[in-house]
Amino acid sequence: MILSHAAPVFVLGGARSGKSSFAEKLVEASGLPMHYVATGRAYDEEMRDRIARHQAARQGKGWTTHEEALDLSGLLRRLDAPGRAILVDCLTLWVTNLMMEERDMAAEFAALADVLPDLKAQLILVSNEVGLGIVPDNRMARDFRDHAGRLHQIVAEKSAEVYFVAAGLPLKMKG
Ligand SMILES: Nc1nc2c(ncn2[C@@H]2O[C@H](COP(=O)(O)OP(=O)(O)OP(=O)(O)O)[C@@H](O)[C@H]2O)c(=O)[nH]1
Repeated sequence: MILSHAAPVFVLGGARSGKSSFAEKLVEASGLPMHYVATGRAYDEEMRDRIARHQAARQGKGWTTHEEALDLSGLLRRLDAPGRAILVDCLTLWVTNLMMEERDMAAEFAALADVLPDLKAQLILVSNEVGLGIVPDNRMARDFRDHAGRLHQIVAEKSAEVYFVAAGLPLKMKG
């Protein structure tokens, strides 16, 4: 699949589903200048290792990396330009960061929903589908799952194409 229009592409999948590499390949095949927006924070050794592996995989391919844990909408507005590809990896880590800071989730999601139709850049948003298992037994995990599910519906509605990736295989759900 070659990116052909500016409306967002949304890539959902489980942990280690191959969603990030599918999204990166989409962007790399586009031939556009590539911007990677990382929402992850290196809060422990394991995450530092994961981030280092992702950075090594992007090394030398022409990516520019931006790290933003909270103000995703603001960063997208600042980075936006026609003829540029922006990959956001991933929305669920952004949700985690917002919850940790006790932000108003509905307001943050509304701000993102507002910015998406305005963007001139080709945007690819990656997120983790966390809602398929049994109901988590703690309140915070249930809230997280519900916030992620609500955000995914908002983003899918604003996206031109939506993919679900499982076992490295992308299934087109919209577009
Ligand atoms: N801070 C920061 N985070 C990064 C960078 N590169 C990648 N990440 C984060 O690493 C996260 C992905 O890590 P993984 O857990 O290994 O990937 P995954 O999404 O579970 O695996 P797949 O489904 O196979 O893509 C992304 O959500 C990014 O936010 C970077 O340069 N800086």
